[in-house]
Amino acid sequence: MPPKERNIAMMGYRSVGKSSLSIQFVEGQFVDSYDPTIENTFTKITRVNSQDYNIKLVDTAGQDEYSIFPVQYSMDFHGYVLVYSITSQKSFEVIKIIYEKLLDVMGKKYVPVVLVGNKTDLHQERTVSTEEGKKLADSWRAAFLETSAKQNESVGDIFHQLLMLIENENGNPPEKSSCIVS
Ligand SMILES: Nc1nc2c(ncn2[C@@H]2O[C@H](COP(=O)(O)OP(=O)(O)OP(=O)(O)O)[C@@H](O)[C@H]2O)c(=O)[nH]1
Repeated sequence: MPPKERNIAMMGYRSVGKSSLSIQFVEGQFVDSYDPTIENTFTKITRVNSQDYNIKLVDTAGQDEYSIFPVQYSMDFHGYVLVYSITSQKSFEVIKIIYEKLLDVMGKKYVPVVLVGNKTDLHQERTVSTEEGKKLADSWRAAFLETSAKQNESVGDIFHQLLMLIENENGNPPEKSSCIVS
């Protein structure tokens, strides 16, 4: 089967780890320095259930509650990774606003989304509970994961789950067996 092209955008408040998750997924490394992103595009080929996907991953600039949703991210994207930090209640509030704006701009009631609570390695600084994250994702019919870009925990799963949600949206429920992400 020919590879499928999938365009994915990473969105969320500043400093939640969007770039770190992208770099961990694409390059398999964690960079500890903080360099605010304007916009970065990564590409990666990944295989899930014997299907190759050419992923174009767009790492967007951090947004806050006042940002106007950048309209360029509402077109030609198949799915979204919405990231907050489990150490920042503010980032959790902002992700709700970003999600509302996303649906509004797209004029849709449903968009394939994985909600990600990042920085689980900083568990002593946690201010957003797993239950809160899960509840929010359920209300969106989104997938939910807690991750650590630093420890490479559940990072590949983000993209695996999003690719499956996109397949479902396209009317192709995937086979449950042989789930391999590389
Ligand atoms: N401990 C820990 N630190 C992390 C993790 N992910 C990111 N960081 C750190 O958090 C800071 C911000 O990470 P970035 O990946 O640049 O965050 P971003 O969301 O892309 O930030 P903007 O470009 O401002 O939107 C950096 O210092 C990272 O090293 C994580 O899982 N654990």
